[in-house]
Amino acid sequence: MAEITLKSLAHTYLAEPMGPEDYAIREMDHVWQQGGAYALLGPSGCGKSTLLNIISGLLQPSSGEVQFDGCNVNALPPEERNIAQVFQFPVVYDTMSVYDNLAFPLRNVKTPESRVHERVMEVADVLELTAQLKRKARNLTADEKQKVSMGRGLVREDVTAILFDEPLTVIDPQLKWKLRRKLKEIHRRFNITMVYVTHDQLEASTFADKIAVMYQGQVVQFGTPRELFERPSHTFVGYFIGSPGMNFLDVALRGEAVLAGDVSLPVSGALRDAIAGARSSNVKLGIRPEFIEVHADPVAGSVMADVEDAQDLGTYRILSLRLGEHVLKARVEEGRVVPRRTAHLRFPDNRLGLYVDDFRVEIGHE
Ligand SMILES: Nc1ncnc2c1ncn2[C@@H]1O[C@H](COP(=O)(O)OP(=O)(O)OP(=O)(O)O)[C@@H](O)[C@H]1O
Repeated sequence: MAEITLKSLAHTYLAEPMGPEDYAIREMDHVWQQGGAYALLGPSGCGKSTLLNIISGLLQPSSGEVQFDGCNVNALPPEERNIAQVFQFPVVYDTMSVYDNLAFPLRNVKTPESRVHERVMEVADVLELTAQLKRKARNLTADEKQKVSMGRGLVREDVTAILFDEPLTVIDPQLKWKLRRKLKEIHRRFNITMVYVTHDQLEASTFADKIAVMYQGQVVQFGTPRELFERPSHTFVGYFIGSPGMNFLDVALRGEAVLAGDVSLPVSGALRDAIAGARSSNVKLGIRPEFIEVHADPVAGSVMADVEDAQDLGTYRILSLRLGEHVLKARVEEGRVVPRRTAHLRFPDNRLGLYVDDFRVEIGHE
């Protein structure tokens, strides 16, 4: 069993850090619960591998603690942490057979050969490697090798968590889908905590029950794929999740009016009050392209925009709409009228998010 707790954890690669921007991991608290299927999602350089290496013990954090089931494991070397790590590139012994590769971690800790056999056969069965057991690892395809890498982690009976660092990078696109499903199956069968690192939102949401979105060394949101989509708690999450990402309008209050540039937006009193209470000039309204209502004629509470472009994507279109100084994206499903030049947009209150200094402020209008 392993619940992994990160307590006031921070890491810098610099000897003399000057400020938060010098930290690959900015101080964070986080819990991965026992048995969860998690993804760690974020762009290149946000700190994903650093975090994984700290959990597995390959790297010592500059400050803070890694705890397994409440016990501080900072002083434990990787081999004593009961954690397996699967990297981008398969780690296999080319000259050994698949069987011996899978058996290696067990033989290493002097497991009786009868038990080794049982475990290797069980894991080979799950990974669909039974037919390859006698082959030399060097003759395998990239995806088969990666399956052997995963198998070497899974075969160990003491493993309570597996960390995957972009494990499908070298896999053909057609096979990625299959391997991801396999990982889910393994997760269900073995009751192991799994943390899957990726920069691909689709990969994250098909694997994980909960996703931690990382940005500039911080976890800016930890939630289900649906929560990340419907209520991004940071502008980065809004922008990074979804295709296209969330629209953001810089807004300011002038008298009673909420202005986006020189366009007055018809918003609820609750939202206007929340904007008035913001203690920053960095105030944005966010709305997903899916939630903007696009009408050909004016409706109550609509604003006028120019249609700049309409991209046909088969079952829907993505419109580019100019609203003063902003260009918004809106998704219009097949069969709905697509205005040619001028559109009338409505932003449903419960779909508008308020962001002050990039963090979402709850308004309570639902
Ligand atoms: N060994 C190192 N020495 C110095 N700086 C490093 C080292 N490893 C990573 N960094 C820096 O730390 C930050 C986080 O890097 P990290 O590799 O953890 O990010 P990542 O999200 O895993 O990116 P990628 O997806 O590209 O691997 C980056 O600014 C990176 O340049």
